[in-house]
Amino acid sequence: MSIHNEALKRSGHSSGKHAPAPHPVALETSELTVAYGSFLAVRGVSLSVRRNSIHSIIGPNGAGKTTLFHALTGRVRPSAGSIRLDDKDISHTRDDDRVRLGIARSFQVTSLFPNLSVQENLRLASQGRTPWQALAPWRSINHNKEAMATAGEVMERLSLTQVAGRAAGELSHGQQRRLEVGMALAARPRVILMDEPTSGMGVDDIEAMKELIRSLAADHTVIFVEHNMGIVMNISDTVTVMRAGQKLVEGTPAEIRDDPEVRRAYLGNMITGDIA
Ligand SMILES: Nc1ncnc2c1ncn2[C@@H]1O[C@H](COP(=O)(O)OP(=O)(O)OP(=O)(O)O)[C@@H](O)[C@H]1O
Repeated sequence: MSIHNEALKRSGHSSGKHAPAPHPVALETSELTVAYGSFLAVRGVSLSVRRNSIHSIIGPNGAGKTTLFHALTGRVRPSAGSIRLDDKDISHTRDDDRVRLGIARSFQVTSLFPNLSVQENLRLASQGRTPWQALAPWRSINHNKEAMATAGEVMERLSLTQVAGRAAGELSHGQQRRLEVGMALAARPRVILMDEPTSGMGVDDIEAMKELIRSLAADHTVIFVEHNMGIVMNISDTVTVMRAGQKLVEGTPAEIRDDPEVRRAYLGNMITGDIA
């Protein structure tokens, strides 16, 4: 079965299901525009991200990928257009409220607390779901217990249980990148956003991250910005290619790889990688 079909199955679109299907689109933007002063970094981008799919955003340097990503997380405000999560308009919802509604982003390594243990990092990330809990964790023993349970589940899922007590700053690069994903998972999102999840990784760590992203799609919608075409072509259900702030093309990895416009945008030399 192709990955495309797997995503349809994961999102409840296979013919054998009887339960009412949830809204098939997890996240949607309509004519989204982001301006830095008079410069439009994102220009009228409309995206439709299917539930439980793996959707990557690629494009040459300066294409607007990071800005689009920041608009989805709430770090920058759109100047026009809209963003909908599960059919709810979140275009002007604050970033921490978006986390509460179910969107979390994978934190950068710099957001980890290097002197705190893996478990403590995850406990704090879990409590950050409601700001008052993060600020006053002593207020509720039950919430603390819940946070510890979440930290335990996340460590198990990310194969970090063995290093639960180790300071985050002492982990290998690959473990730190997994912990970043864990910080997002600890908020129990439905949609998870990742900014270059494999950057700076060696071959073995890339393979582990690839498997992790694949496994996340069983119960999450995954959106990621990535330069590594190998991973993009191998695990994505849908690829959106951006250029000069606009959506150039969107399709399956095979469609993208064979698209002449995309080859031109990349000067013909970057769209490689195995397609699953
Ligand atoms: N804070 C900012 N103020 C002004 N211009 C910005 C700002 N951030 C980004 N830009 C500009 O917006 C455009 C898109 O940048 P963005 O970082 O979103 O692209 P990108 O596709 O993520 O690039 P890269 O792959 O190099 O990270 C670029 O021309 C960039 O110089």
